[in-house]
Amino acid sequence: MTLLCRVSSVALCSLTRPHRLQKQIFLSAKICTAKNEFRRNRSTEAEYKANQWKWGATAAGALLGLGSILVFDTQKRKVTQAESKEEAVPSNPFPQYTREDVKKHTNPTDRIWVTYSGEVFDITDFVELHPGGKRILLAAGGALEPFWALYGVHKSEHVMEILQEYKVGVLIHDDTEEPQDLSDPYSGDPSRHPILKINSQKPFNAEPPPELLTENFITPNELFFKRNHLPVPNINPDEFQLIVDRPPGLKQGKPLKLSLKDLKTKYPRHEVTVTLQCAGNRRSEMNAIKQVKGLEWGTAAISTARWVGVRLRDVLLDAGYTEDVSGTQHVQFEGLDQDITGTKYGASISFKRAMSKDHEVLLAFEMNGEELPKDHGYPLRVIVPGVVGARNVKWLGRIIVSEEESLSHWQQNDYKGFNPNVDWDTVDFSSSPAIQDLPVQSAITEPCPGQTITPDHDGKVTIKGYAWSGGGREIVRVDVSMDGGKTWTVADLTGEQKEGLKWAWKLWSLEAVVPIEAKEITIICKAVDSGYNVQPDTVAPIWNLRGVLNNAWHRVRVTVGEDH
Ligand code: HEM
Repeated sequence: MTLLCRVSSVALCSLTRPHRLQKQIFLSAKICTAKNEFRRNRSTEAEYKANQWKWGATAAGALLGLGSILVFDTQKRKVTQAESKEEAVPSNPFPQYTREDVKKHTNPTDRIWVTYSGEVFDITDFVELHPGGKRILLAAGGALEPFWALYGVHKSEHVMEILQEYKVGVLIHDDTEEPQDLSDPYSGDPSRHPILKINSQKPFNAEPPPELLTENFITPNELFFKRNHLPVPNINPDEFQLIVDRPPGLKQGKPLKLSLKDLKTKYPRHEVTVTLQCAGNRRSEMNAIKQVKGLEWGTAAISTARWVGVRLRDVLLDAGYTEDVSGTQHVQFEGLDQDITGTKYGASISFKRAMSKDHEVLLAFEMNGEELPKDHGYPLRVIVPGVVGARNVKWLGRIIVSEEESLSHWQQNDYKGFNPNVDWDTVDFSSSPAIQDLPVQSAITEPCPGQTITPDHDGKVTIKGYAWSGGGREIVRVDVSMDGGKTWTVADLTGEQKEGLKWAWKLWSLEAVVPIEAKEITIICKAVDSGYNVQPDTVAPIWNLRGVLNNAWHRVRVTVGEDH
């Protein structure tokens, strides 16, 4: 009966959008047919016979639906969506689940569950019917939202109607209300999407599948790489205060204290689209040369978002600092995340950068149109465009202007580059500057290493990737080689048009010719930025003991399908 209802309701909805009618009936019929096919394969002969009447009813329902459209259409009778929704309201409330409960359902044996807008759906029986194919399984055990942000085709009523058929529960309002294990400082960490590849659970560090990065210029929040150094702090937004130290002698040394409301109302709002990259992005390629210390990042410790907040310079001016940037001063950021000894995360940038209008350093409270997610610094973080992720301090609690850089371990000892021959016995951390601007970078996201590629009838395949450079330098070219670096073709770039310095990546793609009769090929990409900086061709000469700053040419070895 549910199928019958769906066919009818899809048909009824089509009344308001006659141009979609054909498509919806086709899809509905396709889904019904495929669903029956699917059931037939799984059921016994007896079940099949017992179910036959249902499929008959479905077919009748489809005809009925079509009939009603024609009748209704000629009579111009208005059927509101509200009416059809009313019929679907369940009499019993649905059971409640946590996100962790949902995560347990990722395969047909345990059933495949997903969430959307606070509701839980068992989509096991829909997987085979999905017009977009097996890709639907990327969402298994997690939220649909980030994928539907990438594939806009789902923003339609008929998709919602299909989804509602599979509803099995609702999400418990806020997972953080669950009791926390006081012996585990990470027990208050938020729930994360199961699609992320976890490089460490505590602290949480994870990256999305690289191929999802190039599906959209903006990375959905759930898929944005997560780089935490400590447990995620639980901050009450009503009690939150940003402490900004004042210049010596001003207001008896009393700091400027700003609530979230102050920050949102006292200063002009500013929006900036920024790509953030972890210094350890592509570290695993350094490990292949010689073991380094650090998390095994692949190529996806990089993502892009639209950040909204206020300019750091406006806050510093309000605290009493002036435009005079001639001294060698630094602006230190202290996070509210801390270890068991009470040591807080910290980092710093130059005062000159902080005060520069062109550099657009932001105190951000929104990410891609939503308030900052917990993993990304809720309620306030720093965004330093063009600069290594580590200086973009999350859960910002305090700002200090000082003669010296932040004394934190992450400024003084971590995130520094060294000569390839420096090892843990000889390293002198004070001999290298802290990384700020990152070098030019690019990577291939499609195809994946080891994949078998199948060229089309022109002998071509689509190659995709990203390219970005630090310091506001724009990517001006990406070269792709299909023969291990002997010949190169320029890829097509897409990005955002913006005046001034460039903070966001360019996505690139190329319909590339696969060398004739090749069985295995190495695809390579390399980018050029507006300073004509290029990437080094191999990893070995830039290897360093912490495995940071790997921007060598990116190579992907693939097998060519037999038909070629
Ligand atoms: C239960 C969840 C889902 C439902 C009910 C659903 C439903 C649909 C429907 C009805 C269409 C056809 C839309 C049209 O042409 O008007 C579609 C297309 C598509 N879906 Fe989904 N979808 C779901 C989840 C996903 C997920 C998680 C992904 C990706 C990770 C995805 C990727 C796609 C793609 C790429 C297409 C376009 C296929 C094409 O045009 O060739 N879908 N989906």
